[in-house]
Amino acid sequence: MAAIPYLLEKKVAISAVTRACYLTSSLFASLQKSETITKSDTSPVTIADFSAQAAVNSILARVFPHDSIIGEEDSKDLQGDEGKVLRERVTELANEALQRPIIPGLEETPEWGIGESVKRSSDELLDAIDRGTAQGGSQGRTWCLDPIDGTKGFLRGNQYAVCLALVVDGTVQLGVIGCPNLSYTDVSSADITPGQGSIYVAVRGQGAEKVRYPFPPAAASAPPVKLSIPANPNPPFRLLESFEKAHSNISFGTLVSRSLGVTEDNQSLRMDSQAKYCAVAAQNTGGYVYLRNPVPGKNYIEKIWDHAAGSVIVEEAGGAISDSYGNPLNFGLGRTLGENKGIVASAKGEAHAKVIRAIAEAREVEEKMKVGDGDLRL
Ligand SMILES: Nc1ncnc2c1ncn2[C@@H]1O[C@H](COP(=O)(O)O)[C@@H](OP(=O)(O)O)[C@H]1O
Ligand SMILES: [Mg+2]
Ligand SMILES: [Mg+2]
Ligand SMILES: [Mg+2]
Repeated sequence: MAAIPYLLEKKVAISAVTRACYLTSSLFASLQKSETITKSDTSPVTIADFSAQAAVNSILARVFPHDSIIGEEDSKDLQGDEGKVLRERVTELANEALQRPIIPGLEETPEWGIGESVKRSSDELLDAIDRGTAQGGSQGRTWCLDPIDGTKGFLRGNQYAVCLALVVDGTVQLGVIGCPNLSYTDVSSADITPGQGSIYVAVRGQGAEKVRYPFPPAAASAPPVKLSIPANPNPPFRLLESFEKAHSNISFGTLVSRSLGVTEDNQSLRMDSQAKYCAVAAQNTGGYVYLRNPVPGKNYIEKIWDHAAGSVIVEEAGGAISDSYGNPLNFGLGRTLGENKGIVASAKGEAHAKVIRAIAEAREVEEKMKVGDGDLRL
């Protein structure tokens, strides 16, 4: 019998993401102010982000030593005397995540560098974090990690996600997203449901599925649920946008919503992180659309770790993803989606085409409505 493609990669990715989810979700309540720092681009990073990247990269480096890794974080802020306090905390937390006993139902093995007897030094863990500095490109195998996507959501106690993908020769082949706060049964709200999260998994050509997080005792006997976005030629559209106003353009989203005929009771769902991709994949209406930064002139260049895992999960659930002009996303350019402008993830076919047309219409309306400094009269 032919081997199932990416089976080992899938198991290892689920294990690594699950361990990072246990780390981040249990740390949240005790996180101190001094354990969050501000990066040079003014965005926050916490000891949870560093520890999760250290733990995930340690596992990947052990099982797939020849693969490269693109990870969001680096160890700069953990080096030297200044970084000593945070470094020691990160060492403790990453070791705890790696040392967690074998999780029933996940087919883990101690050969992956996990289990009670593992103990890594600070130097080893900082090296593991810095394995994430690969430049990527259109050739070879590159893991792509966002140890906490939606760090601002994590700090608010809202949605966040641990996101891991495998990109092979520029194509995303595997994606795993852990959403400790996203309801397993209902993705129509960003409200958190403590203790009832979800993990989403997709392998290209093999479909997308979700499992409960944390794993119930009977996990081994509870099969994953396959995801399939309903085909609906005329769905009740609803946009999913960033919770953070600085990460999206709410007034442009309003124009797109109007063009799609969105009604009062179907207003945008504002949610942090790649949990939005999971909601698109798990929706039951066919009308959920993740819309991100489609506005010309806004110069933010998307990072591949913010979209790689989510893209394959949506596609394998039967959806479509493109930039805001309908062009395919290019994950083979390096650490960014430098050629693409904005992102649309939705049901495929006519629904996706309608959104791309609505964005084009919204651009025309915006041009006509522009006043002074670019504000819109809505
Ligand atoms: N000005 C900006 N515009 C768009 N995205 C931004 C941004 N500043 C930061 N981001 C990205 O938005 C991600 C969060 O997405 P969302 O807004 O959907 O929750 C952040 O991921 P991290 O939290 O991993 O840093 C970061 O990469
Ligand atoms: Mg960040
Ligand atoms: Mg991110
Ligand atoms: Mg992040």
